Amino acid sequence: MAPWTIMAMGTAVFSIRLAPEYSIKQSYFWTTAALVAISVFCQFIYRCILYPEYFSPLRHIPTPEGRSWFRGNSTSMVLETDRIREWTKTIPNKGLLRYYMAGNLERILVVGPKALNEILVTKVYEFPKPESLRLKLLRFTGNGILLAEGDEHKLQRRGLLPSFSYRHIKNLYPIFWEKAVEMADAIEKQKPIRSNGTVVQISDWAGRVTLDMIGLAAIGRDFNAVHDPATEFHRQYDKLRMRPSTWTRILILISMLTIGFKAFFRLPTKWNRESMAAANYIRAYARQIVEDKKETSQGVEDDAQEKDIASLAMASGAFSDENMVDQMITMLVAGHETVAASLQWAVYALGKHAEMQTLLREEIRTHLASSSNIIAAQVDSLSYLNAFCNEVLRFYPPVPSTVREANIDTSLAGIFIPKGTSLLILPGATNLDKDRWGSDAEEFSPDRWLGDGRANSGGADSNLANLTFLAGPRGCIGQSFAKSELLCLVAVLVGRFRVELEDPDKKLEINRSISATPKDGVMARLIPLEGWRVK
Ligand code: HEM
Repeated sequence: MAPWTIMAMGTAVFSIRLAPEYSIKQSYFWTTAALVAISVFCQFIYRCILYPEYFSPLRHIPTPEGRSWFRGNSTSMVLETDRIREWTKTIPNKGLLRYYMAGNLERILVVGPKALNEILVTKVYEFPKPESLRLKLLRFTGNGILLAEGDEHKLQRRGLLPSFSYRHIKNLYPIFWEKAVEMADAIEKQKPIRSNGTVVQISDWAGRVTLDMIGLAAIGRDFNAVHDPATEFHRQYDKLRMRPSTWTRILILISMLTIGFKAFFRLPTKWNRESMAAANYIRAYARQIVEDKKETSQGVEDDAQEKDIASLAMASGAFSDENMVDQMITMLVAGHETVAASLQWAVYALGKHAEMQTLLREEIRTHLASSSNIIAAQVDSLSYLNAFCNEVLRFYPPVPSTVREANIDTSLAGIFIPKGTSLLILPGATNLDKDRWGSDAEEFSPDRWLGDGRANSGGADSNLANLTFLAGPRGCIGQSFAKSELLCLVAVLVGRFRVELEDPDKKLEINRSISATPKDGVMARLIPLEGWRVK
C-alpha cells in the first residue's frame, strides 16, 4: 500500500481519537477520505510542478518543451515512439534526454553510443527490468532467463547459450521449412483459389505457424496450430496474452497509487482469474514435457542434431526441473509473438515493394526447391533474402522500446543517475539514426546489407547501431533462431505467392503490446504462382 495512503489512514485514526474537533463529523471514513484527497493533491503539486523544476537530480538533462501537468511531454496515454524519435533528432544532448510520460512520471531516454554501451554492456546489471514489469511477467514465466538478474542470470545464460548456438540452430532449418510449407499449403486450400488470390489476415497465420515452429524447435511439441487453431493449449495460450480491459487498466492504475501493484494481482478480477488459470495450465503442460523428456533422454550426445533447444538444455544438467519449466515458458513468451510480428512486417514490406519481391523470387526459385529437404547452408547463402530479412528486422523492430530501472546510484555517459530512475531504450529510434546508418537511414533498403563486409553490419559502424535484438549480456539469446525462422517463412511465401496488400494506400496504424505490429494484422492477397521446381 502506498505510504501516503497509510499515513492518511493513521492520521485519521489519531485525529478522531485524540483531537476529534479536527476530524470530519468524527467519521473514520470521511476523515480518511479527506486526508487521502489532501495527500493526493499535495503529491500532485510536488510531483507535477515542484519536483521537475526544482528538485529532480535529473533536471539538467535536456528535456522537450511544452510539458502538461497531467500528460507530461506526451499527447496520449501510450508510448509515442515517433514523437520520441523526433526529440532524439532535434534536441541537442550528450547521450541522454529526459521526458515526462502520462501521469508526469519522469524517464530518461538513452540514445548516445557511450550511454548505450554502459546500460547494455558494461553496467548491464545496474539496470534491471523495472519491478512492475517483473511482477507482471513473473506470474507466467517464473524466474526464467528473461527475468533472472545478476549472478543468477549469468548462470542461466551460460547454461542456455550452447543450445542456442548456430551449431544447433542450423539443424532446426528443416523444421522451419516444413512448417512454412505446411502453412502455404493450408493458405492455398483455405478457399477455392480465385484468379485474384485469397485475402488473408497475416497476423492469424503468422501467430499459428510461429507457434508451431517454436513448439517443435524449442520445446519439442507440435502444437499443430497451422491445421487446428482451436486446441485447448491454443485457447489457454491466447488467454495468457489477453490484454486487460479499459476498466481493469484503470483498476491497475488506482492500485498502483493506493495498495501497490503487487496487491493488484491478488484482487479477484476476471482478468486476474483467467490469466492465472491459463498460466497454471501452460505450466502444467510444460511440466509434463519435462517429465516426458526425462524418460526419453538417453543418447543425447549421439543424436544432438535431432534435439530441440529444451532437450539440449536439460541434457546440460544446468537446470532444475522447475527452472526448466520456467525456461520453456520464457522461450514461448519471448520467442513466439516477436517472430510472428516480424513476419507481419515482412509481408507488409513485400506488399509495399513489388520490385523486391521479383528479385527475391528469382533468387529463391533459382537456388531452392519448393519442397525438398532444405539445409541451412542453402538458405543462408541467398544474399538478397538475407539482406531483405535483415532490413525488415532493422526497419520494423518488433520490440521498438524496452525499459530499465537503476538499482543503485550510478551514472551514464558521466551523468549522475540516482537509484530508482526509469530509463527507456528505443531500438525504433536507434535503428533509424542517420549518424549511424547514413543519410538513407529512414529508407527501407535491403541493399545496405549487400557488398563487401556488409552482410552482418548493414554498413553501420557499431554493433550498437542495430538494437532489434538489443546487445550485450542481455541481448536476445534467440537471435539466430528467430532469423532462421524468418528466412524460411519469407522464402516459402515469396516462392509460392505473389503478395499484394489488400489496400496498399491505407495509412499504417500500429498496435503496441508486447510487440509492435500493423493494427489490421496486415490484410494481404496471396496469389499462387506456378512453376517452382519441386526437387
Ligand atoms: C524477431 C524476433 C525476436 C526479437 C525482435 C527479439 C527481441 C528481443 C529483445 C529486444 C530482447 C531483450 C529484451 C529486454 O531485455 O528488454 C530479447 C530477449 C530475449 N529473447 Fe528475443 N527476440 C526475438 C526472438 C526470440 C526467440 C525466437 C527466442 C527463443 C526461442 C527469444 C528468446 C529470448 C530470451 C530468452 C531473451 C532474454 C535474454 C536474457 O535476458 O538474457 N527471442 N529478445
